[in-house]
Amino acid sequence: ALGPFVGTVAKKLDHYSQFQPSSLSIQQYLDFGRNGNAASSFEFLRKELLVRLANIMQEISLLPPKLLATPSSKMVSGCFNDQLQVILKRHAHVVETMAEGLIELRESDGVDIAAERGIQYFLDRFYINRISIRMLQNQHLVVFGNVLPESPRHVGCIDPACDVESVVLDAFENAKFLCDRYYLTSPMMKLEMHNMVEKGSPINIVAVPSHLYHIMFELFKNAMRATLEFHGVDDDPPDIKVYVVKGSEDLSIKISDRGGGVSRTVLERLFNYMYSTAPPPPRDGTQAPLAGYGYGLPLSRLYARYFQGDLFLVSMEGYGTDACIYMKAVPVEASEVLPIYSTSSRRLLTQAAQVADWSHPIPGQGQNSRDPRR
Ligand SMILES: O=S(=O)(c1ccc(O)cc1O)N1Cc2ccccc2C1
Repeated sequence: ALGPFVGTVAKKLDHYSQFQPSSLSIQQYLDFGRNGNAASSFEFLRKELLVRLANIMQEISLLPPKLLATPSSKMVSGCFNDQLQVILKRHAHVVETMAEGLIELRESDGVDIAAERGIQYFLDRFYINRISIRMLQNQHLVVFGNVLPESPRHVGCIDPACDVESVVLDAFENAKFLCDRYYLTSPMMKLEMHNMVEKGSPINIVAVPSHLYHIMFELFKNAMRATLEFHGVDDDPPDIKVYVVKGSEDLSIKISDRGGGVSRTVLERLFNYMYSTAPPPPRDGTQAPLAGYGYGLPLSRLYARYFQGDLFLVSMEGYGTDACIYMKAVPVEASEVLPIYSTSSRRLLTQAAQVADWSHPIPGQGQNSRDPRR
């Protein structure tokens, strides 16, 4: 009975994966949210969601067979296959399910370097694709559905005048709450705001506050934990210094801690899904509250990259770490960065282990780096 059904899904997959995803700028989301209508939104969504899903689904089948064989990732691709049109609501736990898949794979028979690079390349694309699909879905539901926006000023989940300082303060206060509860103390924040475009005015940008909050909350948790574990909780811990600068093109935020830092080889692992996938700590309130699946940094970097921003860590082992976030200050330049299924992504995923092109791999550059841009 499933035969013809699976056949039609496979045909749908091939059909929709031939279209390139359409990248929208945050300005376009804003304009459409203000002047668009539900019918045209639905028309766009109905096709675009399928195009974005089909593009990444084609890549799932190219993953190392060992990963596809794990029960968890079969479930992910399984629920993709059976109901393309309605699976979105069921995907709330796909991050955790993929993490379980990686743990099963690592515990089963480990992964060779080529497979690990392929998985890194794929998961960055898989998760940014997921961020983009949930963005489309949320915009439609908040603007045209009955999901309430954060404030009357918001257009969907976008704040046309996002006050960066208030998001930074919110994230700091919430990270401080967790830190105080666990370490009974927390470092202070020294915050400097530099608006180099509208001198002396508050720093506002068109942004998705929940994305910026997610990033800042993660970085503050890391900085607080590093500071207290390096300096101990007895004497006064050094401040965490935060700089927010609005330039003509970039909105930059730097979080500087004196948490002892890490070496370049350790730093590279912080963004690696294979290394950083830790089994979820038992939520019994005993473990450090600042730990999660370990996906905080890779996912935070994807939220920064989603609208053409980025996230870098610069660490000085023995002293501390600077976390730098860049976002587009001009909304028409903040276009979605979307994975495109193509011969090059197919080649990058299925390519065998590369012949060495350096005598010693350079940490952080990734020998024969899968993504030429990184
Ligand atoms: O690697 S880090 O330098 C580090 C990484 C990211 C970041 O945002 C801030 C940081 O400081 N750092 C994280 C961490 C956690 C527990 C104990 C010691 C450390 C050191």
